[in-house]
Amino acid sequence: MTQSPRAASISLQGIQKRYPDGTEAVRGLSLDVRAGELVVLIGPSGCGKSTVLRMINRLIEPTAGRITLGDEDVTDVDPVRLRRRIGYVIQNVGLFPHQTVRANVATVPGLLRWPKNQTRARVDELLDLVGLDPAQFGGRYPHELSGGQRQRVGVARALAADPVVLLMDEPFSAVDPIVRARLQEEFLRLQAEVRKTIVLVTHDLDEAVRLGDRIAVLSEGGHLEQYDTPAALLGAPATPFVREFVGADRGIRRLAVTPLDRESLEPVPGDAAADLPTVALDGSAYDALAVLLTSGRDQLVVTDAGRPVGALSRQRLLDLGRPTS
Ligand SMILES: Nc1ncnc2c1ncn2[C@@H]1O[C@H](COP(=O)(O)OP(=O)(O)OP(=O)(O)O)[C@@H](O)[C@H]1O
Repeated sequence: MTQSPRAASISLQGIQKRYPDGTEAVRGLSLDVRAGELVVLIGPSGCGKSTVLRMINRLIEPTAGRITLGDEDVTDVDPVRLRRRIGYVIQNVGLFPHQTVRANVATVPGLLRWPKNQTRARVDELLDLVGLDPAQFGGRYPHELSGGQRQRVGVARALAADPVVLLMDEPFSAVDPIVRARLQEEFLRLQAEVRKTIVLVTHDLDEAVRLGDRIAVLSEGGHLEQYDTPAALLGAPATPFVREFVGADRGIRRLAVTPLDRESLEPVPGDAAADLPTVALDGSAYDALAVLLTSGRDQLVVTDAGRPVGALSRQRLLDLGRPTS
């Protein structure tokens, strides 16, 4: 996968935010996000997630600390210009109701005075990319779309001017769980293509685990409890706060992010193999458990391109999900 040169790293260094009424929303957070990485901020309500996100595009000015995008200190950049380089997607999308889908997606290219034909081509490309046929949807108004379609338009609009960073605040929480799961899946495919640096805020641990390259768990005051990959977070919570936050079912969640690598497999049992249920090697330990539960068997065969490459017993699978601390 090639990394887009149009993605910038983000570095937060000791950022603080005290609101005028004295509320200390963020007391000193340092966090680095690599270019092209998708980082999820998660934590209880009021811990400062949205405040952190909005400090990155300077919708909120930090009281102290430094934020850099690539080599550039964001406080040195005019905030309006800065926001044109940073896509921002929020829960209820905020599409302009009296503008068509095309006009909505073209907002930032319009501000940047791109030539009309370049904008038009870019808008159609983006609508395609988010799974909306430009011919069918381009001329519609937001109220003529479903919630999931509006969300896709919001993502297309945020990506329109090829931003170096995408900030997303609860982007999928306004739609029902089924649409949400589909949007998440599509979004991962989209990210594999565009490889933007993304900071996404959510309340939903499953969403964090599914989407995040790394997850930052915050507690009150924007205190960073742990910053790790989903598997490491679920496997070894660093603090009692994180342990409680990820919950007793973290073993099950961990299975979903545990690949079936060849080293963890057992030998294929000679004669019995033909009889056993199978799961593909590119699935997760969670998929394997689902196959075992559905089939009622104690063992399954793992296949690669249809060929058996190993086996997994129920016990072995349970061991894969067992946290290490
Ligand atoms: N404009 C403001 N003035 C004063 N306090 C504020 C302001 N905006 C947010 N806060 C407070 O700052 C803290 C952090 O708020 P923030 O919205 O960043 O949290 P959050 O983690 O995003 O919450 P949620 O998950 O509920 O959206 C909260 O205590 C909130 O009440």
